[in-house]
Amino acid sequence: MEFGTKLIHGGISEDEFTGATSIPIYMASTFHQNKIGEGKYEYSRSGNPTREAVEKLIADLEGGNDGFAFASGSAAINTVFSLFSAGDHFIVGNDVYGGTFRLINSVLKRFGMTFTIVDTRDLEAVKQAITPETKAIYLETPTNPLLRVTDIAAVADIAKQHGVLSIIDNTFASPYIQRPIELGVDIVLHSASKYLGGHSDVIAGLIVTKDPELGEQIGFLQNAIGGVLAPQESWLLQRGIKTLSLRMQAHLKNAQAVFDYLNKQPMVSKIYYPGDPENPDYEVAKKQMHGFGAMISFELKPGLDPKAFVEQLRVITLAESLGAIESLVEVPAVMTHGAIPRDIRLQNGIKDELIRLSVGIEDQADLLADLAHAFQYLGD
Ligand SMILES: Cc1ncc(COP(=O)(O)O)c(C=O)c1O
Ligand SMILES: N[C@@H](CCSC[C@H](N)C(=O)O)C(=O)O
Repeated sequence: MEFGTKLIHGGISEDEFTGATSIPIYMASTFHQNKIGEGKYEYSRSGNPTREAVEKLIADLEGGNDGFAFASGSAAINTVFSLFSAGDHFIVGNDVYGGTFRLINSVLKRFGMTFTIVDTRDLEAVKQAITPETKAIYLETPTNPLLRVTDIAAVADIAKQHGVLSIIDNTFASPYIQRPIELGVDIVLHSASKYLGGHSDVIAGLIVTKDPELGEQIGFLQNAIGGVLAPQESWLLQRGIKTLSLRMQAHLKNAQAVFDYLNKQPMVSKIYYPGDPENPDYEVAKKQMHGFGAMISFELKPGLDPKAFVEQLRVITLAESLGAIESLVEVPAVMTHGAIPRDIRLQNGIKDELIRLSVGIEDQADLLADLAHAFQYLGD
């Protein structure tokens, strides 16, 4: 089955009891057992048919065996780290979502885990950071918010050679653009609140594994910790996923047009976009991504106020989040990455003047006119 067909017919796409082509929202906390232990479901934290449908679908889309749905991307990340114990060491990419940094720094460190932060594009640095205690390499690609791209196959290879797990947050790409499991990665996760849901109406997280034993461990943790996705949200997520292909095609087209526009705009001093041929990560992006994504970050020339700029936009919505049908803009330093102490944020390249734009699927002309209007305001 091709990817676009899988979106619609993959996983469980039809209700086995009624034939309904939209999986019903099974609002049940528990299930009648004719005989003790008999029957497919027992209790909705342990398994729910609506959730199972979207779990099987994401496993299919990412080319894995097992999928797991959580109440948020953050709950999914926390569940992945719950595989490990005090004393374990991790290599983490130096440009990850601010909330992931917060989880690591303010929660997981308290449980005795240790972390080395590395620019994972530098494969030598990744190798050098491995210690006998290292259990996993964790990264985003493209990253939030600087859109850096790491060679996924190369990192998966290093992880295998050293007997550690590779874990990739695939939120910024979505499986339409890249499928890390096919490149040798052990665990893929998503904030499905973004491209997968796609409509800014659901908070959800997903994990996919290929190795059945690893899948069993995540399944155990999902039930034991209990941060599961509710039936209503599971349905919304599956409904959103069905149009991923169409949405991504529109996102990609608009993003290229916005990049071309920003590239010629004299008030912009720097653009971060994997599809920019001048970007140092361009070749790696071309190799492993089907399309360059629809996230663009940029800096304004010194003296121009990023807050004034984003507050002038009328079509593009000033809001945290990304990957939605509507274009979203934000200033990471004071919004999505505000949880990172300023010195560390600056050290990792996230300047106060950085603006992050999630290009939506509105008509291109309206997006470009909106940007032009905000630049004109700055120029006046
Ligand atoms: C790359 C990335 N991973 C994970 C998360 C966490 O996801 P959620 O908001 O669904 O908890 C976010 C944003 O919130 C994100 O941008
Ligand atoms: N205020 C929230 C931040 C949400 S950020 C959402 C998303 N990951 C993004 O990058 O836009 C918090 O403190 O968690």
